Amino acid sequence: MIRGGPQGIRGTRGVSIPVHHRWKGAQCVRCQAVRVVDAPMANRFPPVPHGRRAVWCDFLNLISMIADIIPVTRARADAAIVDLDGTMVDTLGDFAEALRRMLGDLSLPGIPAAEIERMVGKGTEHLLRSVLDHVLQPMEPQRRAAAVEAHYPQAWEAYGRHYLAINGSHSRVYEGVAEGLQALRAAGLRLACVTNKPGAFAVPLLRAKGLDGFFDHVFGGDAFERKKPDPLPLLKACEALGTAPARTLAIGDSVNDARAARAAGCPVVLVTYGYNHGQPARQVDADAHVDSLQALCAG
Ligand SMILES: O=C(O)COP(=O)(O)O
Ligand SMILES: [Mg+2]
Repeated sequence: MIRGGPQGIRGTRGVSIPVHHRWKGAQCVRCQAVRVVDAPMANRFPPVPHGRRAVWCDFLNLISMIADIIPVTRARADAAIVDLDGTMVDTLGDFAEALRRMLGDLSLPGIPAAEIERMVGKGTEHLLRSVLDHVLQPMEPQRRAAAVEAHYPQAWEAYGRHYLAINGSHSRVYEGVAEGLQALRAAGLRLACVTNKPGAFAVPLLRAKGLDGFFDHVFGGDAFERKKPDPLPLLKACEALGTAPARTLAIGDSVNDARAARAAGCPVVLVTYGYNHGQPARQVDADAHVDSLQALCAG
């Protein structure tokens, strides 16, 4: 179990995820957890003889006051939406190899993996434009922007071909992922994978890594009109899962996941080990940060 707060989102069995509630009256605007402050505590107890009643009331008032300070109600999560690159699979090696081959085809210079890492997370179009912009650096900005667009169609075609050829062979599943997903499923949560990676890359990758069986739905970055950080993919995933966003936990590695989750109204947990455009994930606003998906398991 993750520690970090007295309150949390609790699955039907054994999964407890800390959430820092934002109370509006007695209800959390993020996850709809309810504070017990207004609970008619006295009604829960059998009638007591007159005379002893005052003692009971004092006692119950005290409990009620404590409950006000420490919200004790745990909301329930019905489902989780899990990001792919940087959250479940370390795919930096695949990106680097496909880009190395693509840049070779275009007779352009290479790019270090550390630079690529900063560019991952906003989908293939963004990645390719960022890489082309980087390798064409010697050009002055206006000519460079035009050169990026001129190279883009050939880059897209070559990259897609190479990525599919090497998909999964330079990547690995992060430690604790299978255990974390297993625990979420065992707790009765439905799971969807929502990634900015194209569906044609995401589906075979999940299969190759033995993760496909955990998911009821997989949505690639080309599944909807807009990608994360837009909330649309998360809202569509909630629709497919049949769950309310406030009861659907988003799990990701970057600011794109966190912003999409906030805008969709999903509670969000970020892993600390993925790709976040060169910035520590702990600096990103989220309900919790974990070092492993296994930390989502009850202890
Ligand atoms: O930009 C990508 O291709 C990676 O996307 P993801 O982190 O949403 O899986
Ligand atoms: Mg990611």
